[in-house]
Amino acid sequence: MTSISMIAVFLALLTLFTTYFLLNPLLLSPLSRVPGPKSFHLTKWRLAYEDWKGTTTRTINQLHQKYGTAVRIGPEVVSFNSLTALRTIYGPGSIYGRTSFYRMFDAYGRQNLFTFYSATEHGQRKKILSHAYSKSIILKEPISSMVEDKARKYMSLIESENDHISEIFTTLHYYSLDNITKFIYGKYGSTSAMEGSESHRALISDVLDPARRRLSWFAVHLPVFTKWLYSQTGLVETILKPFLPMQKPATYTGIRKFALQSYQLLHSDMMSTGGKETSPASLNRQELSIIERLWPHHRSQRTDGLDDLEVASECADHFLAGIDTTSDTLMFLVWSLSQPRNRKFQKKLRLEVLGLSGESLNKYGSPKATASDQCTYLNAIIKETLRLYAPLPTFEPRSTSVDSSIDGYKIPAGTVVGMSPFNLHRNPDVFEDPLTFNPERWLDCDTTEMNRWFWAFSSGGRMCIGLHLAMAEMTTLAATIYQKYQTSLAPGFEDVTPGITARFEVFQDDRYCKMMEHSCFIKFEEFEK
Ligand code: HEM
Repeated sequence: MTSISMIAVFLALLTLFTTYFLLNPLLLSPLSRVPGPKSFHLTKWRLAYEDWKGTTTRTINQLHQKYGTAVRIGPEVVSFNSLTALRTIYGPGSIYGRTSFYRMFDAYGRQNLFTFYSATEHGQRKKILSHAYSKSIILKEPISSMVEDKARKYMSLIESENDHISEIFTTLHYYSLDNITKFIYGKYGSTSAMEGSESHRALISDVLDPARRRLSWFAVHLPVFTKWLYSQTGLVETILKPFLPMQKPATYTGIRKFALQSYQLLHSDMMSTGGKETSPASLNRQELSIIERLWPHHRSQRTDGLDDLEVASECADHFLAGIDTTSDTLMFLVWSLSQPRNRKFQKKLRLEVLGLSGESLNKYGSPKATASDQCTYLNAIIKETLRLYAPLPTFEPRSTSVDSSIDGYKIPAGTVVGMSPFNLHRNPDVFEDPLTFNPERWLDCDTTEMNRWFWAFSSGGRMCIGLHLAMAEMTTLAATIYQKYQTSLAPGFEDVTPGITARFEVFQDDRYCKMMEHSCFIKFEEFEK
């Protein structure tokens, strides 16, 4: 090749490189109109770096403060923070589906409600499940009694603790674990962690390892490599062992194994009874767990039905979704009320619970789930806890296969768009003094605007299906606790905020300097009778 043709090739390559990596993201892409720091516009690894440091959500929050309601946080990623964008992206009839990010929640190689992109597949699956999660079912027998029974067991657990000091991050995980397994699996997989089962208690160690965040980072940013890393066996596995982001068994392995065993128990039971056990004639439908309700949709019962692993995957995902979310929220609720400056809220809650009439109490004298649901002050406390400490506070990514427009910006097909409860819930124009825990803001005469911005359970067709179950677990336990106990921060924990894991990040109360991940020590003192 002559030197002239070499220069020509070099110039052509340089032009291509400049156009693709610089001109396109910075000037040519329709997204170049969306404000944001240039380093984020240029490469997806800039945002990946924030993920690696565990600072993404706070960084995006700062970018919104600087650039406004739309910020470009990647060459093909835009974060929004407005009600109009909320309606467009997540509202009824939205054309945006969940991105491939959610595929890491597939279980046993099968998709489920949480991981479907297409609205049709998602809608079909949701139709099967919605009724079982409706408020009218959750607040009726047998679910209402199940939740009350678990709240009573939680009280026994507290009573058995030395000096009534409990590390509530863990004990509340036992509470949510025992509730969700009974609800999803019934007789095929109910746990008894609160009663001391060591093997059931061990299930939560799956989610405690901080290395779980590193593994999420690898799974999202290097999915093929991560799959390869974890599929190796023999000598290669031994060589790779020290380099794994999280040592085996990796996150959710124990939970998914338990979930699969529960499915296998159901399957062999159904096969031995010819699949008839769930027919309405032989059983009261109200008594059925989610897995039993799914059985009539199994392939053995109808030709277009779900296969074994699809049923197992659906249940395993709900199982996972029902553990951290409820327990993390309850932990922040008790921790917030236990702070000296918030004692006044605790006192008012106690007055509300003590004011419940005799019919509102169950045979053990504790608040019924239906009565707890009606406690206005308690509901305000839960809402404020979810506002400040949403257990899923991060960006919820969506995309569509056609060109679209959001808040006046042209959004090319395939662009990832999204919003986060963390940002929505900290808007100072909507929430006065946003970082302060003040449940009474929800009791003001006009809460319409705040309610529009409240987004802990997401919205539209993909809104949390477990909302009513979570609310029943939270209202019943909080009412039961504060009917009997006053809570305070345990000695040594006065200046510490607990921290929870969500994806790659740890979330805590940012006003504190000291944080303990997955730990929260609370003293429970019985009120004088
Ligand atoms: C305080 C408790 C809870 C909160 C704050 C919460 C929040 C959320 C949020 C924000 C989403 C949407 C996430 C996204 O699109 O990225 C979601 C979806 C979901 N949640 Fe919850 N959740 C809670 C409890 C539960 C419980 C107890 C279950 C039990 C089964 C559950 C099951 C699900 C499922 C299956 C979905 C997917 C729904 C769909 O795509 O239609 N959640 N949840």
